[in-house]
Amino acid sequence: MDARSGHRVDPARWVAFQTISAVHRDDGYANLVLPKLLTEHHVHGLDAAFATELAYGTLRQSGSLDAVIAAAADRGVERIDPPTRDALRLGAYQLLHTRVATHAATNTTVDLVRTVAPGAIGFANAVMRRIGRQDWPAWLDELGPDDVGLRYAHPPWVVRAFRDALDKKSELEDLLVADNTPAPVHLCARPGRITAADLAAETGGTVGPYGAYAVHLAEGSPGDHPAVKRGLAHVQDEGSQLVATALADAPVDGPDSRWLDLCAGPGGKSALLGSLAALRDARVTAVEVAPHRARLVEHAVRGLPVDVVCEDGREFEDDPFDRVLVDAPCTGLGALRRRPEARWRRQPNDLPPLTRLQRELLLAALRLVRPGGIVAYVTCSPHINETRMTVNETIRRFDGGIEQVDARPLMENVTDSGDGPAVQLWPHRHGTDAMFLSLLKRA
Ligand SMILES: C[S@@+](CC[C@H](N)C(=O)[O-])C[C@H]1O[C@@H](n2cnc3c(N)ncnc32)[C@H](O)[C@@H]1O
Repeated sequence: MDARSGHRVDPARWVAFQTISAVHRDDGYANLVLPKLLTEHHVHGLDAAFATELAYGTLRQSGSLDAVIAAAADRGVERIDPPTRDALRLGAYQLLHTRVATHAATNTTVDLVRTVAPGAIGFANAVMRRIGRQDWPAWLDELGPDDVGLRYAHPPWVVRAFRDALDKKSELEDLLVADNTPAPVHLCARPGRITAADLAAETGGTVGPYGAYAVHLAEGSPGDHPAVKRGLAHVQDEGSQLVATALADAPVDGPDSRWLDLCAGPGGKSALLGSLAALRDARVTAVEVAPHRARLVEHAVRGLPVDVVCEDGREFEDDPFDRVLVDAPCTGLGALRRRPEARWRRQPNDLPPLTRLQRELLLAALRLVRPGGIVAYVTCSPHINETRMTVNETIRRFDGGIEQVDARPLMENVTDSGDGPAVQLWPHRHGTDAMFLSLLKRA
C-alpha cells in the first residue's frame, strides 16, 4: 500500500485513478502522466500492466461509463464532484469491462472514495451496487441497443464523421472496434542505415506488410532497443511511413534536391525524408512553429541532411522546392487508438480553426513548390472537412494549375485505399492510423 494513497488503495488502482484525474483536471495526456506515476509509485510488472489497462480503458470508455453512472446515480455526471466521478468511472470500468470480481471492484472503489471524497462514501457505494446489478450488454439494452457510439464509446459527432468518410459504410463497427484496441508499436528502419529485415531480426519484430522500412514490435519498450538508441530506427506508425515515402517516390519533372517539410514537429517524417534525401543528394528544410517541437525535430534528425527552421509555415519564404510535405495539424481522429482521452476531448468546434489553418498551410505549400514539383497534403484524420474538402477548396483558391496525382500506385502493396486520386488508410483495414494523403502537382 502507498502512504500517499491513504493506506487503503492498492498502488495500481491509485496510479490509474491519479492518471484519470490528471487527464480530466489538468487536461493532461495519459501517455505522459501514467509512466511518471508508475515510476513515482514503484509500480512494475503485472501491477503496471493492470494500472495501464484500468487507466487507458476507463479514459477510452468514459463517455459510455458516464451514461451508466448517470442512470445508476439518477443524476447527470456533471452533478457529481470530480474526485467521486473519476473514482466511479474507474469502478464502473472494472465492473463492466474487466474480469475483476463485483465485490472487489465495489470495495476498492468505496475505499478510493473514502480517501479522496469521504463525504461521498454512501453515495458511491449505492451507485456501484446499482451498476453491478447487471453486465454491460444489459446496460446497453437498457440505455440504447442501437447506439453504436454508446456501444463502442465514441461521441456521436465522431461516429458521424467516420460514417461520412468511410467508402464502405458497413465497416463502421470494425473501425470503432479497432479504435478500442491498443495500437502496436511500429518502427521505421532508416533507409541507408539498417534494413527492415535486419531491424526485425535485431528487435524480435516482424517486417511490416506494406512499407519498405516498417517493423512491427510485439511488445517491449521501443526506446530501449539499441537500434533506436543508435539512430538507426525510430518509432513511427507504418501509415506515416507510407505517406512520407509516397512523397519521396512521386515522379517530379526536373531537379530533385530541395525538399520541404512545412509542419515538421516532432520530426518523424522529417527523419524518414532526411534519410531518403541523404541517399539521393537532396536536402530537407523542416519548418515548425512551436519552439519546443522544433527542438524535438532537431533531436530526431541529428546526422541527417535536414535544416530545422522555427517559423510559421504560412509566412515561410525561400527559393522554390521540388517536394513539399504538409503534415497538417488536425483533430487526430485517425489515431484514437493511441490516445485514450482524445475522442472525448476533441469537440466539433475544433474543426473550423483547424481547417482554416490547414487551408492556409496548403496554400503556402503550393506557393513554395516549383512548377513540376509535388506537394503531399497529409492528415492523421479521415474527417472529410480536413481531407477532401480542404484539398478541393485550396485548389480552387490557388491561382494556378494544380493536378491531383493518383497516390495509389505509390503504395504498391496497399489495397483498398479508396477510389483515388487520394489515399485513405484505416486502422481496421490496414492496421495503420487513418492517414490521408493527397498528392498535388503544380503545372
Ligand atoms: C501533425 S503534426 C506533424 C507531425 C510530423 N510531421 C511528424 O511526422 O512528426 C503538425 C505540426 O504542425 C505544427 N504547426 C502548427 N501550426 C503550424 C504553422 N502555422 N506552421 C508550421 N507548423 C505548424 C504543430 O506544432 C505540429 O508540430
